[in-house]
Amino acid sequence: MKKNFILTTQLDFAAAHRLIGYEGDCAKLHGHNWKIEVSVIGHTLNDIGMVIDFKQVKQHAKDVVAELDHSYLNDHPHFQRTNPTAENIAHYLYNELAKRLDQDAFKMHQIRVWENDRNYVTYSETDH
Ligand SMILES: Nc1nc2c(c(=O)[nH]1)N=C([C@H](O)[C@H](O)COP(=O)(O)OP(=O)(O)OP(=O)(O)O)CN2
Ligand SMILES: [Zn+2]
Repeated sequence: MKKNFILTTQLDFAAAHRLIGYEGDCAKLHGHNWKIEVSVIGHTLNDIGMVIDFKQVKQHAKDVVAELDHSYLNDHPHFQRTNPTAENIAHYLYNELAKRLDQDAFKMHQIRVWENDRNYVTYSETDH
């Protein structure tokens, strides 16, 4: 039986955006306190019983999110060609974190991006 250990850490950032092509108020400049949940999966534990130190996951997430924090997302190079929806932000953050985190022993599993207390997007990838 394969063991799945899924570790999740949370962090926040503040950023403004406007949704291009949206019919409604979200086409206007507005901001959110975004909440991010980063989940990493591993199948084995190291000699001290961890998949990876939560602190390492958090540090990678902070490094990636630092580029977006207190910014206008539409000005970011990635979001000049991609609408900064919660879906596209989740996809972008997943890819950036996978580049930094994926190793033999663990890899990115899922990201969740909350726009507010009510609305969130969950993004993950499968190869089947
Ligand atoms: N699928 C998506 N739908 C919407 C997105 C998105 O990224 N993906 N984004 C928005 C806007 O960014 C908007 O800011 C959403 O916030 P808000 O209007 O506060 O959303 P609520 O529906 O929770 O607000 P109510 O006050 O309950 O209307 C819109 N849609
Ligand atoms: Zn918004």
